[in-house]
Amino acid sequence: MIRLSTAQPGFESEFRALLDQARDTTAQVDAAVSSIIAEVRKGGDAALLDLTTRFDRWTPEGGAAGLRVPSAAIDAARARCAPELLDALDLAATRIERFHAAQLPNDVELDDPLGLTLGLRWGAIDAVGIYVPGGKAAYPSSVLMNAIPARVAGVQRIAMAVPTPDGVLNDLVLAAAHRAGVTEIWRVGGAQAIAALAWGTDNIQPVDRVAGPGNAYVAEAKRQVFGRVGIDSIAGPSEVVVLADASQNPSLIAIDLLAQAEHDESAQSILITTSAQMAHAVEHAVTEHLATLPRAGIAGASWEKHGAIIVVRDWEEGAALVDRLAPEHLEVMVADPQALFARIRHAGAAFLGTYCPEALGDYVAGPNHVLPTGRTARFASGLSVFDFLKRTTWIHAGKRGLEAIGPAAVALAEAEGLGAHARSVAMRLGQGQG
Ligand SMILES: NC(=O)c1ccc[n+]([C@@H]2O[C@H](COP(=O)([O-])OP(=O)(O)OC[C@H]3O[C@@H](n4cnc5c(N)ncnc54)[C@H](O)[C@@H]3O)[C@@H](O)[C@H]2O)c1
Ligand SMILES: N[C@H](CO)Cc1c[nH]c[nH+]1
Ligand SMILES: [Zn+2]
Repeated sequence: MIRLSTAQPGFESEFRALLDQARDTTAQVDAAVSSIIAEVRKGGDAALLDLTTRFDRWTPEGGAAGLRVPSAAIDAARARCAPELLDALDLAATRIERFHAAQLPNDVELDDPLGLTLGLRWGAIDAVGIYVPGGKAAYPSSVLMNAIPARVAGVQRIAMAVPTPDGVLNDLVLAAAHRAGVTEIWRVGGAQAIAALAWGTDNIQPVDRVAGPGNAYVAEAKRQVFGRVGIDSIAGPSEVVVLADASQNPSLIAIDLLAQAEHDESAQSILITTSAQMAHAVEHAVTEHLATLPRAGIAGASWEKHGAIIVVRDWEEGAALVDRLAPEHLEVMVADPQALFARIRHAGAAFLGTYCPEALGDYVAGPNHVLPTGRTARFASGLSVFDFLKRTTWIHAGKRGLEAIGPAAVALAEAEGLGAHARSVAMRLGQGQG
């Protein structure tokens, strides 16, 4: 964990080092991922089986067809889930559905005074692959966050990939897939899952877009298959920045920092505070919590390697640092959170006020928890229905419209030296078709 203060000389270079911390991808991860993708492209299902044995330590009986979860297994898994858990899942799903349905955009149709009609039509992507992480923990919540926006957008085929380390399938993951409308489930993880969804194998039909969060290997694989398929954002190892003033409870801040740290040794948790006293108290509270947390090994390693506490002179400085970090999650725990949030432009998702821990958003609030990491919130957004929709624009021109704007098109086409372009308009003008 590093301790910084904007009042200290040398702050800028230490802060830049923090910004450049290579958590999402390294040359080693890049190389491992490109070799895995090449293996899957060449070897298809056989390579998937090999890689699953190597990384997830199990091999399905009956070959690659055994990677697909049969519907009977989904029904049996749901029957084993505790009713209170299914109720919690249903509450989360209903809230996520409502928030994402509210995002559905309208088509555009514009009658132009020159006699043309111009339009923009939204349509769903045919087939999407959703990645649900599962290496160090199972994520039923990520099933809902991925699949519900796809279903709300109208996607017909939702192929889910999830690793099942040591051959263990999580019942609640399957129940969530059923609730969310996933149409097929494949027990593959990591870069090999992303490669299979993008390129296809004998058993797995390729999809048009791959979405979802995962570790550094998954994030890098999405980066590498982009172009072959669409991707959502780079949603890699989790991050949080907490802004807290002196009035807050340090123990709450500490547990919120550790709530991200416990996802992955590569996660990053940063406190920015105007109070040096608060900085000390939070550091102490982190140690206290770590003594009793079940995933203290992962959380402690992440805090040690990537944690930071930064003391700022005022919130103007604090807001500027947040914009440079562009964190996945931002918690604003100050007297007037809305006012401070209004001064910040770059964050994947914001959680405002003492009573709004980030974990509410992870599970049940409604907005998506699949969010851009590694400073990509400067230009990317969290998963939404827009990731599963695409736009087609259309133009309808009649004779009057063609006559009004056609001559300008002819002039511009001639200026570009594109004779067929110019003639295709000029002939219609001359013949008066339309
Ligand atoms: N940004 C978001 O929206 C978001 C949401 C949820 C979770 N997350 C992140 O998802 C991640 C989940 O990570 P996880 O590891 O638990 O599960 P995961 O499913 O992402 O990764 C597991 C897979 O990683 C691959 N792998 C592991 N070690 C490898 C190696 N040395 N070489 C090649 N491949 C290897 C294996 O194929 C394995 O199946 C965490 O980083 C968490 O922070 C992010
Ligand atoms: N915080 C994670 C996104 O970075 C999402 C998640 C799922 N379950 C718990 N948390
Ligand atoms: Zn989380």
